[in-house]
Amino acid sequence: MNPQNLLIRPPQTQFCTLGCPILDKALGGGIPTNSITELVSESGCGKTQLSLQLLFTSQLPTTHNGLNGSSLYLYTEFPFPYRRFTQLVKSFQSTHPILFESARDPQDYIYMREVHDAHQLFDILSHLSFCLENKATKLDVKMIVIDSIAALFRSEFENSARDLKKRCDLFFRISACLKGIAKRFGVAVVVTNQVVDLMDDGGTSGVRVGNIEWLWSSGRRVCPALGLSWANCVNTRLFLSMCEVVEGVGEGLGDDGFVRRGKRRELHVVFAPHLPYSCCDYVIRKEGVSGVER
Ligand SMILES: Nc1ncnc2c1ncn2[C@@H]1O[C@H](COP(=O)(O)OP(=O)(O)OP(=O)(O)O)[C@@H](O)[C@H]1O
Repeated sequence: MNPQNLLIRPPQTQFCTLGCPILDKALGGGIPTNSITELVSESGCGKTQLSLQLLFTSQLPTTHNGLNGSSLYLYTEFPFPYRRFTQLVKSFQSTHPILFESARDPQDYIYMREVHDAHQLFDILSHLSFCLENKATKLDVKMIVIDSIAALFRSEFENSARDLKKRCDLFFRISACLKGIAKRFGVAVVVTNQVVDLMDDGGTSGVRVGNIEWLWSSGRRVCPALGLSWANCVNTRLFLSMCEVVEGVGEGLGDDGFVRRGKRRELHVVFAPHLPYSCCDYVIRKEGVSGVER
């Protein structure tokens, strides 16, 4: 690669639909291939639901904005959510009946593997690279999801300078391996990450990274787990937030009636090489995650 052929080569980034035109529009077409997209949020915002959804939408033909390939789901938190997964299988089959005329089962095109620590993840990715290269294995993976990356690093490393350096070294090795696979094989990589509460403005956790000055969720100021070095390992960061809202006031329970509360969920583009800041409301149903017009 040199500056000349950078100009000559047309950009070949494909986008994988999220299965909802509103979400796709907010993300400039969907999840990009050839790079790492991070979904970051507090627990319960729908990272897993959205990740599972992508395992199916990536199987769609490119005419339906999919990647026409298989997907790999590496999960680090147990147990695997089978009930939600089977709900999504049914929903995906019913919304794409033409694709399943030949009794094609979308589950046959999803590979799953549990991962217990960061070293194991690195070994799996190294082996995957070999399998994708080897035509005999016929492993046509176009979407890799790691749910969640933070869980791998939570307990293994201490807060000492030595361990932080080791941790940082692993971040860069894992992300280099993922980016290598993404670019070589035109794969979209999605990793989920958790947030931690932000207690003060000092230190690297308070450093603004991306479009949004402060990330808020459930009334708390939060920041993505794994710090600044991990922030440099991903290409795109999407933040899912939620807050409680009053949806209406019903009758009963005294003079004021009772307050009906619900959750407002938002997806924000924190940073992305191809996108400005954008924000979109979404809901989670058993059929999956979908955007809602404001
Ligand atoms: N079948 C469903 N119908 C409606 N809502 C659902 C359904 N499944 C999940 N949800 C909603 O999604 C939320 C959990 O989503 P999910 O587990 O994907 O979040 P998460 O961000 O991955 O959380 P964690 O970090 O704990 O894994 C639940 O709180 C619930 O509100």
